[in-house]
Amino acid sequence: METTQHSSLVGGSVFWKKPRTRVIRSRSIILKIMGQKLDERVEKVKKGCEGLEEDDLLASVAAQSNITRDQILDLILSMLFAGHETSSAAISLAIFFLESSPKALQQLREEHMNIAKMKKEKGESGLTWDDYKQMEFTHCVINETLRLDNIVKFLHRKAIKDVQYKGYEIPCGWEVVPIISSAHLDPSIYDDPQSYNPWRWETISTATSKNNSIMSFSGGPRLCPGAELAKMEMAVFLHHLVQKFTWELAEHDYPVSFPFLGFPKHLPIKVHAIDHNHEA
Ligand code: HEM
Repeated sequence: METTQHSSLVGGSVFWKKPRTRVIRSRSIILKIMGQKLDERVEKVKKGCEGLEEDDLLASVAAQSNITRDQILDLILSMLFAGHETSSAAISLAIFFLESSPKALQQLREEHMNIAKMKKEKGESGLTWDDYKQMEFTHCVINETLRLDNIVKFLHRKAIKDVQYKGYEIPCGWEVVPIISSAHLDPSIYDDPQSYNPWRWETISTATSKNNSIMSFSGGPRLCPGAELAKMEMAVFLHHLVQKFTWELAEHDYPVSFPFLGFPKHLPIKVHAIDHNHEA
């Protein structure tokens, strides 16, 4: 069993020195399983077996002759963990927080109804980049959702030289683990940080991830490359959800981090279609 040799908590960051062998071992086990699946798929395609499963991400990357097997596996792994769990968890959180704030939901619904109405009047269908940029309150909702909770709880960094920080010495080679919520829930940065208040973002530029007050997507050279995609996925999902449906929690549920985010009951909701024909 691996043991933490030293650790200390300073201003929302943990510093420690710990070998990462278990993580690396787990990664290679996952890559091995995915590699087998990839080989099975390539074999099936060669034999000419066709079916629904052939028309998926694995098939489309496998068909790219300009990337190696290792690159394919790395891409699929990134998409699965970095690009799927993250956005779907963020959407669940948005649903959860909005359900508890009828005022925010109402304002969000009005924003999307207006966009849909304007598009209908112009005879347009499908969302465009301009529509997305108009979703000002939606961006406030997205930021507030990711401020209050997030699937990514902490980041991993390694000191590449001895560093002095607030009277502490972080020796070269030690790992630094900034805990994101310690900044997001800091009352010296956010008024009443525990409350869900999307309107707080109306005064802060929310449209890009370059906003320094939020760390949900990390920052600097390691800023999440999927940040803008994730926000757009959330906005498009919310656009369709709030315009067409109302919902309520089917069972009491809440987000839990242990250490990654999840809902113990998987956030079951009852969804009702809005009857636009009978609206005034
Ligand atoms: C709400 C959704 C998302 C959140 C909160 C999120 C957050 C993050 C965070 C905090 C990091 C760590 C960066 C660091 O180490 O400093 C990261 C990395 C990364 N994210 Fe995201 N992410 C999201 C969605 C996505 C999506 C949709 C994709 C791709 C389709 C993606 C791809 C990646 C990749 C490839 C990395 C690794 C970047 C690197 O190694 O430098 N993420 N993300």
